[in-house]
Amino acid sequence: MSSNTIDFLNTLEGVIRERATQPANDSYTAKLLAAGTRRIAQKVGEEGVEVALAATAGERAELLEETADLLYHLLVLLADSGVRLSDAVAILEARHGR
Ligand SMILES: N=c1c2ncn([C@@H]3O[C@H](COP(=O)(O)OP(=O)(O)OP(=O)(O)O)[C@@H](O)[C@H]3O)c2ncn1[C@@H]1O[C@H](COP(=O)(O)O)[C@@H](O)[C@H]1O
Repeated sequence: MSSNTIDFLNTLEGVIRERATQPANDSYTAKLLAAGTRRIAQKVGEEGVEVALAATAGERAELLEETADLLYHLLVLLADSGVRLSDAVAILEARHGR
């Protein structure tokens, strides 16, 4: 993963966390956060299934779109749960170093 990729995920995480504290009326993210953990978790599950289906069907463009949706919704779920992406990445780093 390039540092640009990590930087952008950090930026997106920051925007999502902002929507939790300063909700804007026209914001999908703010509406989803307001809907609560069950709804957000459901979206993550749906997007995960869509990623799996697109990969199985060999639909590359669809796989990329669904992966983007999954990453976004996962970041919303982490923000809702008060968990930082960097903490999950730290687990991957520790595994990598084993
Ligand atoms: N990256 C995203 C992003 N990816 C996907 N989505 C939304 O996620 C939804 C995808 O879910 P579905 O395909 O199931 O479509 P849907 O039927 O509209 O969704 P539901 O009604 O079922 O929740 C769409 O409405 C997309 O607009 C996103 N919404 C926001 N962002 C980013 O989040 C940040 C905050 O944006 P606001 O949400 O506008 O505040 C910005 O950086 C945005 O670019």
